[in-house]
Amino acid sequence: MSTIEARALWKTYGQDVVLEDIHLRVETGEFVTVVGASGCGKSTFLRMLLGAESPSRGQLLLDGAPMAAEPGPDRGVVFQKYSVFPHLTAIANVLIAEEMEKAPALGRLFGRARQEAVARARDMLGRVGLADAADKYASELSGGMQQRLAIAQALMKNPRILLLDEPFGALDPGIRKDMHALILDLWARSGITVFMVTHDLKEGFDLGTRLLVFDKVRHDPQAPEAFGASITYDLPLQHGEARDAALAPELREQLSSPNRKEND
Ligand SMILES: Nc1ncnc2c1ncn2[C@@H]1O[C@H](COP(=O)(O)OP(=O)(O)OP(=O)(O)O)[C@@H](O)[C@H]1O
Repeated sequence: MSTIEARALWKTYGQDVVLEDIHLRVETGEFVTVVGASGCGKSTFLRMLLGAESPSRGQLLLDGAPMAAEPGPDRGVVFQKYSVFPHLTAIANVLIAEEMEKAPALGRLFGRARQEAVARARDMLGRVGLADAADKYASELSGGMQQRLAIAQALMKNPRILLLDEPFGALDPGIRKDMHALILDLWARSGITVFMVTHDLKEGFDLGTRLLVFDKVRHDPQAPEAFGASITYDLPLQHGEARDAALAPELREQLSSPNRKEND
């Protein structure tokens, strides 16, 4: 079991408090969905889990030890867009992380090491339904296929934690449904811990085993940057069960109001 723990975690940019006093404990294999109004700090939280941002105060722990302060193979990430290299083929996109790690000077593996890596990459492409697209350039793939590729890329290093930042936000509803089935299948088979930011409350309820709502508890209308968001709801969910229908409207209202920026 590995446990991710946030203890009194804060993130500030200058005077701007984005997140304040986050407390959280997540066990291996949980599928944590994260919702909250635009600009409340969901992506910032994910970037801290990735190691791309460091906490301003407090601690972020993995199995009781501080999480590595830079992205590493134990964490895979998929963004809404631009996760894949458009000018590389699908298989090259999946291979690239491994090649850069194992052959940093040349960025290319040779001989048996390459054969093994290619076999694993093909297997991974098969798992995300892209077996027939291995030799296509990423730029030739549809939006849904590119996100499948991004997921394959993120999973290639067998990460313990998968971070998804609005991965399906730009996809059509029908494609999103397919992607939901895919991600649930991959998650169920791998036992990986997933954190997924979404703007879609239904998606959060449908996919998560646990739903976190980020929101500001304190507000100063004269100084909106003075207070940050924290976790205001932490809901355990059961896949396939009726959702907290009574709570949903209240959450919906919360998500559409306090932190929303003028320009959103
Ligand atoms: N590198 C940075 N420097 C300064 N401010 C930043 C930086 N990154 C994020 N912020 C600010 O932190 C706040 C939270 O941003 P973040 O992207 O985490 O919100 P979010 O909840 O993911 O928003 P959205 O739902 O719109 O994607 C915003 O006010 C943003 O301007």
